[in-house]
Amino acid sequence: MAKHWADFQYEIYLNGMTGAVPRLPTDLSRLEELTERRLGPGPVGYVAGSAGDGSTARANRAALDRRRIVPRMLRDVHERDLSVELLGRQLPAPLALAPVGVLSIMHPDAEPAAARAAAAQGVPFVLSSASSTPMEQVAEAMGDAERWFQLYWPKDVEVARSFLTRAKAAGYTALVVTLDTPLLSWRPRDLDQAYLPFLHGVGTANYFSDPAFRAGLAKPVHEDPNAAVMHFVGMFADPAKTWPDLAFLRENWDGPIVLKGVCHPDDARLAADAGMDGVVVSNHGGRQVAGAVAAADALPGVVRAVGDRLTVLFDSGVRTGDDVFKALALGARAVLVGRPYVYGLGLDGQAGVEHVIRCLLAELDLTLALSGHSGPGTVGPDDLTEAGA
Ligand SMILES: Cc1cc2nc3c(=O)[nH]c(=O)nc-3n(C[C@H](O)[C@H](O)[C@H](O)COP(=O)(O)O)c2cc1C
Ligand SMILES: O=C(O)C(=O)c1ccccc1
Repeated sequence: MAKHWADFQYEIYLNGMTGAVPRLPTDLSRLEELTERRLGPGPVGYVAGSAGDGSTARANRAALDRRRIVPRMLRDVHERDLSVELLGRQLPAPLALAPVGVLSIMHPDAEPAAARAAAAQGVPFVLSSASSTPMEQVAEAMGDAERWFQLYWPKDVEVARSFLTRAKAAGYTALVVTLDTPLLSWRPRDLDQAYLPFLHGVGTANYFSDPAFRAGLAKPVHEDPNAAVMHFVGMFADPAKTWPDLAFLRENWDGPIVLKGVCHPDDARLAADAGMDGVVVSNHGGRQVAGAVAAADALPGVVRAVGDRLTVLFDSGVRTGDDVFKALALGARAVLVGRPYVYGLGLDGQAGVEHVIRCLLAELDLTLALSGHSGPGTVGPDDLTEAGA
């Protein structure tokens, strides 16, 4: 029996009978402001901030807002099923939690709390290479849930090999390789506040616990933490990499590989030619290239180029259930959500992340039903129009 995500809406209605309001708002766009009040401008500036003047983050929102759903009527939507098949697995809904580094700046329970919340809802949690908790410990928190590992492809090949070996041993099945961060971008909000958490060693847990990483240090981490941080900064990514290098990953990872940060159709074709399994159309939530194409505007071109060869996922700007619907209509098989769950974590730990997932999926379920669909499979370009068109 498929789970009816809208049950959450009814739970909240029932709470209404007792006057018990939900602990967090159900309009997730309010979470950023609440988190800033709770945690102060440093951490929230880091999470909310983006590249340059923020134009790409704004474009991400505008491209989703501009597209409008055209609901269809009288289509028997009383039984609904949000599940999708993705990379050879059945998922209960077309949603995953995006990889986000340094989660301990939001909440001491950090990645294990987010992973438990995702597992409780059956949604994959993509663990960042730059997590504040070692991958083995997060894997334990995930229980039987789907484990995906995001790779920042380290410059040092032995560290790269070691990460892949550790991730496989810890039960991660899919590898999400982020291509859009060979360098960190110009981020005025962080620069002006002098708030760069990894310079204080946050987000280095996978590195500092790694034997190959430690072998490259002159002194143990605890004897010279600054040198360890600088070693991390110098090797966490490699701007010299090119497409033929992907052969290394294909040879050293036997599960699905998804390339994250693909916006150009030709790059999507190169990904398919390199034997990859999927791409995430993403501009890193507007955090890398200012003035870049909105992710939702890049999505249809990538779907046209490789939709029949690769699993096309989407992120950057998703805030509501109707945003998820729009991404599906533009051809994504599933979406990743970033900042909203991070605020949920900051405000209420595991429960806050669960709240965000349940709100998004309840709203998606209702949007599907009210637009004439019983599941994600039938949603397509005909369900959208452009504002003013
Ligand atoms: C604070 C923060 C840290 C992030 N860290 C990573 C990371 O470690 N690895 C990665 O691939 N993407 C990272 N991202 C990008 C997200 O995976 C995702 O692409 C983005 O947040 C999606 O946009 P949204 O926040 O608008 O949903 C980070 C994003 C944020 C906001
Ligand atoms: O801030 C980011 O967007 C990001 O991807 C990152 C990179 C290195 C460490 C932590 C997060």
